[in-house]
Amino acid sequence: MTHQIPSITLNNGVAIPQVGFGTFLVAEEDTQRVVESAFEAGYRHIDTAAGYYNEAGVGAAIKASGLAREDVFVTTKLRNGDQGYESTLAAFEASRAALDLDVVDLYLIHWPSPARGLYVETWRAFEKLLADGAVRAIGVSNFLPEHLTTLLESAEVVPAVNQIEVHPTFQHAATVAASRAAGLAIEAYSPLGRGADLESDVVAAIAAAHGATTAQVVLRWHLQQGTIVIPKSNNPERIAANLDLFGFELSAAEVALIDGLESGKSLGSDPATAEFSQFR
Ligand SMILES: NC(=O)C1=CN([C@@H]2O[C@H](COP(=O)(O)OP(=O)(O)OC[C@H]3O[C@@H](n4cnc5c(N)ncnc54)[C@H](OP(=O)(O)O)[C@@H]3O)[C@@H](O)[C@H]2O)C=CC1
Ligand SMILES: O=C(O)C(=O)[C@@H](O)[C@H](O)C(=O)CO
Repeated sequence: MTHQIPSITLNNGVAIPQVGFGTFLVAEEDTQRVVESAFEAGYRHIDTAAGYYNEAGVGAAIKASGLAREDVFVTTKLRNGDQGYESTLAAFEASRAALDLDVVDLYLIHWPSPARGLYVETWRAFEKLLADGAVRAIGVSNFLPEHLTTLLESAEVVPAVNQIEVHPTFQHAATVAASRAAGLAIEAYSPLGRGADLESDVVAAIAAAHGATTAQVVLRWHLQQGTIVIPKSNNPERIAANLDLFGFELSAAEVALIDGLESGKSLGSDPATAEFSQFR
C-alpha cells in the first residue's frame, strides 16, 4: 500500500513528514528489521535518540532500504548527561557516526533537565551545528512553557519543534499553545497514549462509524490539528495500519468528542523534574 504522507513546513522552511515512526524500546538487535519494515509500509520519517541505544540499527536500515537519502527524515536527540557546549558537539558526532549519516534532519534536546542548568548553553551548540550544516533543523523535547521562555530569551534560532506527550487523555494544552505561539511545530509523542487511549468507548464508537481502527481515529485527531505524530509499534500489521490515515476524515463534532477525553493525567514523566538514568 502506498500512502501520500503530508508534510508540515517547519519555521525554517524544512519539510517534515507528518507521520513518523517511533523507536523507543526497540532493541538494538531488532531495530534494523523493524525500521526496514516501517520503510516497506511507507514511513519515511524515523524518530530515534542517543538514549534509545538503537541509532546504529536505524542507520543500517536506511542503508539497506536503498532509499535516496533525501527521501528519509531522521530525528535524533541529545542525552541529558551530554548537555553542555563541547559535550553536545562531541555527542552529536557520536550520533552522526552511529547513524552513518553526513547530515541529521532534526536534532532535539531530549529533556530540559533543569537541575543541570545547561540547556541554554546546549542550545548554542545546537545553533552551531545548524550553522555548520550538520543538521537541517534543531528543536527541543519536553520543554514546558517556562523552559521555552528561558531559552527564547537568548536563542538566536527559534526551535523548529517541541516534541511532547500529547494524546486524547493528556492534551498538554498550555504547552501546545505556548509552543505554537512561539512558532514551534508540535510533535506528539505517545500519540496513542501508549495504547491506553485506544480503550475509550468514545474512540471505539467513532472508529466503528468510519470502519477504521481506534488507533487510526486517534492519529487522525492529531493530524487534523496540524500535529506531527510518531506512533510506535513492533507489530507489522499495526505499523502499516498506523500509516493508513488518509481515506477518512473526522467531523468537527467527532474531534470535539475526543477533545472531551482530557483527564489531565500524564503517562510519562514531569519535564520539570525528570533526569532519567538511561539518558545519563
Ligand atoms: N521525546 C520523548 O521524551 C519521548 C519520545 N517518544 C517517542 O514517541 C514514540 C511513540 O511513543 P510511545 O510512548 O511508544 O507510545 P505510543 O502512543 O506510540 O504507543 C505505543 C504502544 O501502543 C501500541 N500500539 C501501537 N499501535 C497500535 C495499534 N494500532 N493498536 C493497538 N495498539 C497499538 C504498541 O504496542 P505494539 O508494539 O504491540 O503494537 C505500544 O504498546 C516513541 O517510540 C519515541 O520515538 C516517546 C516517549 C517520550
Ligand atoms: O522515550 C523517550 O524518549 C523518553 O524520554 C521516555 O520514554 C523516558 O525514557 C521514560 O518515560 C522512561 O520511563
